[in-house]
Amino acid sequence: MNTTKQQLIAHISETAVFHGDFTLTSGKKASYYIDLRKVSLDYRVAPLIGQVMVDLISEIPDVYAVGGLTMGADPIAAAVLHQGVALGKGYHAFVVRKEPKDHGRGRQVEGPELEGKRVVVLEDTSTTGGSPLAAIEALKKVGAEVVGVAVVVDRNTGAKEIIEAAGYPYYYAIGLSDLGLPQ
Ligand SMILES: O=P(O)(O)OC[C@H]1O[C@H](OP(=O)(O)OP(=O)(O)O)[C@H](O)[C@@H]1O
Ligand SMILES: O=C(O)c1cc(=O)[nH]c(=O)[nH]1
Repeated sequence: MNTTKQQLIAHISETAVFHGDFTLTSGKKASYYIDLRKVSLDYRVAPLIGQVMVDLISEIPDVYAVGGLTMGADPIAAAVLHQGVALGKGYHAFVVRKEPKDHGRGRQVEGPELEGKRVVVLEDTSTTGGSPLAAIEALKKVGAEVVGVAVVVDRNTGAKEIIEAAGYPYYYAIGLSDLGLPQ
């Protein structure tokens, strides 16, 4: 494992893992919660996230843009946008709203025009995969070609299987064992 990823794992373990009783997006209960926003919005850690995620998706050919369902995915997309440039990759970013905007241009997918473009859906933490699937539905409506889903931390609770069953490659950078959490 490279040093950047080791540093990122250390930051997540130290500041983003909370133990207790939590209700998740899916309504499921959990004994720990990984609050990736604690690190994705930290100026010391965001560049590490960008580097690790650029590394994760760098083998996918001809990716035009990256992004996901607001808001967890937003700082991840921004990190990939900026570190991508630093690493010689030109990824645009987009944001998928949970609902289409009810004024202005009424868009659900904000950013560049994505019709016919190859895009990667990003996620900070994935449990059921429902959030990336919602992003994929919105992206299909604007004619984007989703070529993969890439997640910073996978909770090993079925997201991979659901995304792959829907026909999309699933990539993740960090798993539960990396964080010393029970599988
Ligand atoms: O795999 P899933 O079952 O979809 O769960 C994971 C999602 O939950 C969190 O977002 P949340 O729904 O709390 O919304 P937020 O990003 O607006 O805070 C997280 O950022 C993921 O998007
Ligand atoms: O499933 C979720 O809602 C969820 C789990 C988790 O660990 N972190 C998070 O931000 N969301």
